[in-house]
Amino acid sequence: MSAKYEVKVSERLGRYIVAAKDLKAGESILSDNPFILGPSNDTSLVCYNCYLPLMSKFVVCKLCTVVPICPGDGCPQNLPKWHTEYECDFFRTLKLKRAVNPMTMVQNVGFLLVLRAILKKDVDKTSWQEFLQLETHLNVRKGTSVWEYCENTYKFIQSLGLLDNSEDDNLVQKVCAAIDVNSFEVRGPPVPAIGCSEILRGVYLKAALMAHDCVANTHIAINDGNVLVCHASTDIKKGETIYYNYTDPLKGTAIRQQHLLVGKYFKCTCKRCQDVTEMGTYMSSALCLACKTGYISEISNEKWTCHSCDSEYESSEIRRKVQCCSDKLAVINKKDEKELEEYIKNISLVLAPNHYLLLDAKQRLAGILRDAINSQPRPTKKMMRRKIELCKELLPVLEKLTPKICRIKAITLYELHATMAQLAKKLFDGREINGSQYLEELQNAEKCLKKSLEMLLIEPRNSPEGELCAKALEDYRELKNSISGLMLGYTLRATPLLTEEIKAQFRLTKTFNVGNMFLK
Ligand SMILES: C[S@@+](CC[C@H](N)C(=O)[O-])C[C@H]1O[C@@H](n2cnc3c(N)ncnc32)[C@H](O)[C@@H]1O
Repeated sequence: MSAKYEVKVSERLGRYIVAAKDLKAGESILSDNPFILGPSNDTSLVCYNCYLPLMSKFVVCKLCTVVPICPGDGCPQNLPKWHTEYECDFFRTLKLKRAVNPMTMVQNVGFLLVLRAILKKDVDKTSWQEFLQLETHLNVRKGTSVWEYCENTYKFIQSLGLLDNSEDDNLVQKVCAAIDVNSFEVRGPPVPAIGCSEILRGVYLKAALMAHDCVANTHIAINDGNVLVCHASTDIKKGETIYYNYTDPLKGTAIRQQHLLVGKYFKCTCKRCQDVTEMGTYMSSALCLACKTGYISEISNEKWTCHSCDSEYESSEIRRKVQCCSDKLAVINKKDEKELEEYIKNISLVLAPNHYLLLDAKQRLAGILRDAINSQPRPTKKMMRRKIELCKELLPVLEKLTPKICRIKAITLYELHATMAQLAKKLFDGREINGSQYLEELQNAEKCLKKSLEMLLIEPRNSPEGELCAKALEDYRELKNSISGLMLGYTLRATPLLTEEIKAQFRLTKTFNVGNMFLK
């Protein structure tokens, strides 16, 4: 297979990758194993071997008698193991030489990633050198609070005797910075029966070279084996830069830029950041009090202007209003349907309909309604209609901000289809719609599910999204069979479609000409 990308260098981006040939939406670009993977600074105690959270109990590794690992039957077999032989040897020697107390490791789980990176310097010299070449912005970090924080990491690493005198003074600072600037968020393994998992950080040496754009042209997934796979989310022409979005596309420009400035040390100047309307979504805009129909956006540090009637407003006044809406969202009970509805009603009088705070509240509300619809024996039509409405409001925004393939869009379309089909059945069973209306509704649901599947099919099978894809394929089979049944005058199709047949259909029609999880 010829190379899909090549590495370039520019003054603005540093190293970055471009397409080495024309790439089609849905085509895989690269797959990457983690150079290092581990807990974030604020992760609670996890097993050093499999990264499952250690709720209250743990044992120490029998060989080195230092690192905390899963008690009972030990780590589940299917999970990748991270407490390697060389690490175990290192700790065993350390224990003999310095009598290290296992509690030291328990208390310093946040330093594990740095420790594991430094341990690589003697066992995987090539990757270690590649890691050291990653952008660090060390000069900008010097003297800041993050530098101070990393001094503690330095003291800890030094106390373990991992650094010899010939070592660069700033090595630990460099490692911490390379991790901060280049790591991806990785979902840790879910706790059996509970489902929750820790958020880990992983450095992927190939994927780290991707530059950022707030409207990316890639789709990234990390499977249960921690392998990162990157696909083109839109068609990419030979020579075009391959971009990944380092931030949340559903946040407004000010928040995204702040995140990039503080965490990645650059000011984003992409098309979306330069457009006050944010690709026509008005995601950071408020309602104009003068004309009552237009939206106002921040055109300079001092002024907000209405796109419709040109009325002007003081920035400080509008920023205060937006902050007030944001503060309210922070304090309401986001698991309560009524509180969310009330919040949406109130801030809709102040903010543009697609403002990111409204979208946030609507996503949460859709999540509550999904859970209620799925758990109640007789969910109401009102609930279903509201969930459909919320999904339909979210989709056009996603279409503008994340063209073609996008995980949130796939999940939203899946949720939309499920409720459309459920509502149609309820109405048909209650004789509120006739057979042909029922058929039409199911066909509309099928269109949504098909679009969702076209995106879900690139998700790795061994990931939660891959599991959703398997479920969606099964739903698609059932839906197609119901539609055929209805078309044949409610007689069952003689040979119902099988899942394999459906998969084959998707392989043939997979054109991808349509477009961290939708429901919060
Ligand atoms: C994950 S690294 C990417 C690899 C890096 N360019 C290198 O040479 O190692 C992130 C860094 O790349 C640069 N970068 C990425 N996207 C950028 C963008 N859109 N504008 C400016 N700098 C960008 C910034 O220096 C940022 O901190």
